[in-house]
Amino acid sequence: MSTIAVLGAGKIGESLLSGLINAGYSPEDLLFTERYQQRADELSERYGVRGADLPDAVRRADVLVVSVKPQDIEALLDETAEIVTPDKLVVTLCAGLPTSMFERRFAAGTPVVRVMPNTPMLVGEAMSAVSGGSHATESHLELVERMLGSVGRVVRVPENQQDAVTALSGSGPAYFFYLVEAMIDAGILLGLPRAVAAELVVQSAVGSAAMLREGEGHPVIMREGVTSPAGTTISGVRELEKHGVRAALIDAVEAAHSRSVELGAKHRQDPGESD
Ligand SMILES: NC(=O)C1=CN([C@@H]2O[C@H](COP(=O)(O)OP(=O)(O)OC[C@H]3O[C@@H](n4cnc5c(N)ncnc54)[C@H](O)[C@@H]3O)[C@@H](O)[C@H]2O)C=CC1
Ligand SMILES: O=C(O)[C@@H]1CCC=N1
Repeated sequence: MSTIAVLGAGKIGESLLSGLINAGYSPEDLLFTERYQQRADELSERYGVRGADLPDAVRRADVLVVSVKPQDIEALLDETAEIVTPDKLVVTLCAGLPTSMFERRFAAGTPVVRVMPNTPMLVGEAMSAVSGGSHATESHLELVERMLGSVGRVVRVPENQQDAVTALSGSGPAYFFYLVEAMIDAGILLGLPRAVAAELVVQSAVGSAAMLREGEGHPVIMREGVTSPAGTTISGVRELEKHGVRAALIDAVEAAHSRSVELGAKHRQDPGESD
């Protein structure tokens, strides 16, 4: 079993630690680094995983999972560039950042795999997409796919699709949560107690997700199944269309894509460098 170090144990780093432990990984095989001591103590207590300083984590782990904000990457690279050796596997979860940026900063030949996961990893339901950098072999990719496969589903994509993945499934849970929030508000407006409204909406979301996953049909067919002639649903659908909700969602995902591209832009050697 490889030892995995999560470098930067914030929201997604914690989701990974928690997901791996739930999937049967031993806390002994996991490490994390965290710049805030209070946060580190909290995580050690919650999961029984050891916190370490960066040099120690890099020395002890086989797999280094980089999960700091893109804005904090330079400081992390400054601290690790000299100590990461090509026998380590670097896995980056950072939105926008190309594998080429890590390859330039680490020792020649260091394998890098770029991953875009999402927070449902916390409950074993992540959607992750993986792409290998230029020194990542098939066995590196398989190792990462096994790791992420234990906390959800995994697809392999060319790296130049990662900004689109980031916009769709990386950020996607936020859009579902937003929708749920808005529907609960609608229940409140109609006079339902908050707890009842929440239960109605959340279970409807879970049930719809299960139908989408298990059903053979297209979402349009499933929506038609709810939409009776002269019934209630079509009155609601007409409002969604009037308010341009479909276009708003497309615009939202497109804006998230642009931001992912922008986050990576300054880390490309020249503006034309592709992922
Ligand atoms: N939150 C999400 O849903 C997703 C986030 N990501 C990516 O994961 C990365 C982290 O995002 P979040 O977890 O949301 O951010 P976050 O801010 O919750 O976590 C980052 C953590 O890294 C720590 N940190 C920063 N610099 C450090 C250093 N030099 N050494 C040790 N610890 C350090 C911070 O204290 C913080 O706890 C980002 O690059 C983001 O693009 C990817 C997929 C989904
Ligand atoms: O909002 C963000 O930048 C990160 C990346 C994908 C989800 N959260």
